[in-house]
Amino acid sequence: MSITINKELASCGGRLIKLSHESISTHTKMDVNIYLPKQFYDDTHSAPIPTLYYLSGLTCSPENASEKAFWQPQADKYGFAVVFPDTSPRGEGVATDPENSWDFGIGAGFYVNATESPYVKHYHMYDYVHKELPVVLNDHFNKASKRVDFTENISITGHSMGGYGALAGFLRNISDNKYKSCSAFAPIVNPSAVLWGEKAFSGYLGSDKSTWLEYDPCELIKKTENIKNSILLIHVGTNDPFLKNQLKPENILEASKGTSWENKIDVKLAVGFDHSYYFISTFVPEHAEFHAKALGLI
Ligand SMILES: N[C@@H](CCC(=O)N[C@@H](CS)C(=O)NCC(=O)O)C(=O)O
Repeated sequence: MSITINKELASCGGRLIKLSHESISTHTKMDVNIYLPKQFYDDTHSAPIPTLYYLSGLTCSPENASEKAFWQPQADKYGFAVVFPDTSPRGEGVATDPENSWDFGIGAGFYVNATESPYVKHYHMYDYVHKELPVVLNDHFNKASKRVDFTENISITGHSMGGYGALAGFLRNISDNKYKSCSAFAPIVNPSAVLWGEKAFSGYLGSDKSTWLEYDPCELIKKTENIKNSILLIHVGTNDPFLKNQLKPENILEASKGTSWENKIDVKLAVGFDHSYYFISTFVPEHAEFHAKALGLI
């Protein structure tokens, strides 16, 4: 599938590439932003550049985090690329929330493969993010001698709905060692048990709740062996308006009890912080260092 480069912007020491491509998972054109760090443009740097995938939250496009999370200086510091996928399919013929609310449908794909009509037609964000996109990027960017590793030495993070998407994607793929590390900012850790997740999962997956559990980090923790003794790094702000009703970080700690994840989930409550990019950007350096270690950069 061919990629169209829509814009290339100088940013910090590297470049932010805004591109789009036709997706076989969503049957739509998908927008993606990629930050290629300064090492990509340095002729003396020959090692493959690992990739961090950043999954955004409700209402976001690839733009929000590219503009406001401040990953770029961290990517330059350690030498990793950052991929910012979209949060849902968009465009003509893509079904959205019948109530036109911002927590379901366009901008709220919940990183699942929908099975229910009319969403089944386009909403295959799980396959898109974890299977199709890395290969599309690999095919496009690795024709030249400079190598960005989009498929093997990779890690994943995200915010809110995207934090849940990162945790679910990491846990579901742990036996293949797909992602070297996973972190999350204000994730919805237990989507089956909160209103955002109930609405999304019933719309995309239907009323059989056993299918919801296949994507729920609190359930996946119970049935997934922590084979590499991984740590999950999570930050949540104490002034996050969604903390008590939608995020519930305590649920993942409770779920981990008696499993190989017990004491391996590092939930840090950030006193006074909210849900915004002021919160995210404050803790991006800590998450960047965490992933850089796992990616073998430090
Ligand atoms: N639009 C919602 C808020 C949704 C929200 O906070 N979305 C988060 C992700 S869950 C976000 O990143 N929004 C975009 C932004 O802050 O740039 C509202 O008005 O209450």
